Amino acid sequence: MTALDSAAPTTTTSTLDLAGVSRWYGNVVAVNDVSMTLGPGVTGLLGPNGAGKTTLLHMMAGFLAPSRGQVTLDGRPTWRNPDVYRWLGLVSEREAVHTFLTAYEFVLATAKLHKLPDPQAAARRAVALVELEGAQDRRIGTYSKGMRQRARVAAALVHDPQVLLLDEPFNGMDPRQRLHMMELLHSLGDAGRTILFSSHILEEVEQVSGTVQVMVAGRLAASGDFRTIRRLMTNRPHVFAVRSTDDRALAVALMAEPSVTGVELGRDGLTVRAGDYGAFTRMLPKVALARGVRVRQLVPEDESLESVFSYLVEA
Ligand SMILES: Nc1ncnc2c1ncn2[C@@H]1O[C@H](COP(=O)(O)OP(=O)(O)OP(=O)(O)O)[C@@H](O)[C@H]1O
Repeated sequence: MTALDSAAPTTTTSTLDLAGVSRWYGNVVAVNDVSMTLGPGVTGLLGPNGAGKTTLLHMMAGFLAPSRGQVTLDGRPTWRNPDVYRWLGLVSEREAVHTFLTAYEFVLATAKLHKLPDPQAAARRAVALVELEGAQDRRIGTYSKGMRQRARVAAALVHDPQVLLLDEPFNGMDPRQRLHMMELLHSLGDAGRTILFSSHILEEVEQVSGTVQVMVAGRLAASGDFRTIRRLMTNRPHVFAVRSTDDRALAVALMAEPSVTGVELGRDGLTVRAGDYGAFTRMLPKVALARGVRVRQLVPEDESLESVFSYLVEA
């Protein structure tokens, strides 16, 4: 039996289960009645800043008590259960690393904390997994942000956990580092591990995982296949601010268009609601031209991530 085998759980794959989990800080409800089940493979936890992603990850990892509900890993509660740390790794968003240590020393220290039977071998293996061997004997203080992040991932993986949770792992990474981290998460997921990473960037989640859990204002707003969620997001109504040489005439013309669901005439121009983004932007110049009106400005008003997310909550 190798050092890593002895740290491995009895099951080959792990399931993390949340049942009606809430967490509040005083009057602030950070997580509100969230239920989900996470199995092997990579899942993205998507949501705008302040949605409650970090709070949720910390409860999953057993670092924070739910105010209500329960988080279980293969049927065992994660809160107040030190055994869980053998099967789970967390890479948190803001975490100081000892910059005077080398990556190898840092990962080795974690291996020793886990009381692994052969900490040196486990540390070497984890460092290799994140491809930091070439720099493993350099102080972390000399690393780029992406390399530091990889050193932290190596430390979280040193005991070969079945579950890996990562809070905004792509923050501050350049495109090459991003790609490398994505490949690493993919390969861990393909190997049957349960991987959950949080992000507030839609495209990031799209590139890494097919399964997504969307959080908005503490609640689970949508969950499932990425394509379904993408469709929900693109089919939502769009709001445009339009200015033209004759807003009143344009308003009348637009009202007759089937893709337009509403037009408001204001002092600063028109506010137009349309169901299909592409169809509306293609149709507008044609309709204007037919009336001899020139469009001076066309600005989508609701393209912020927050508005996309709030649409999902209302859906
Ligand atoms: N220790 C705390 N005390 C009081 N309020 C907190 C605490 N931690 C988080 N909150 C609040 O709970 C809500 C959710 O925060 P959380 O950090 O979990 O969200 P997030 O989705 O991870 O956002 P971010 O990516 O910005 O960290 C926020 O309103 C936040 O201000």
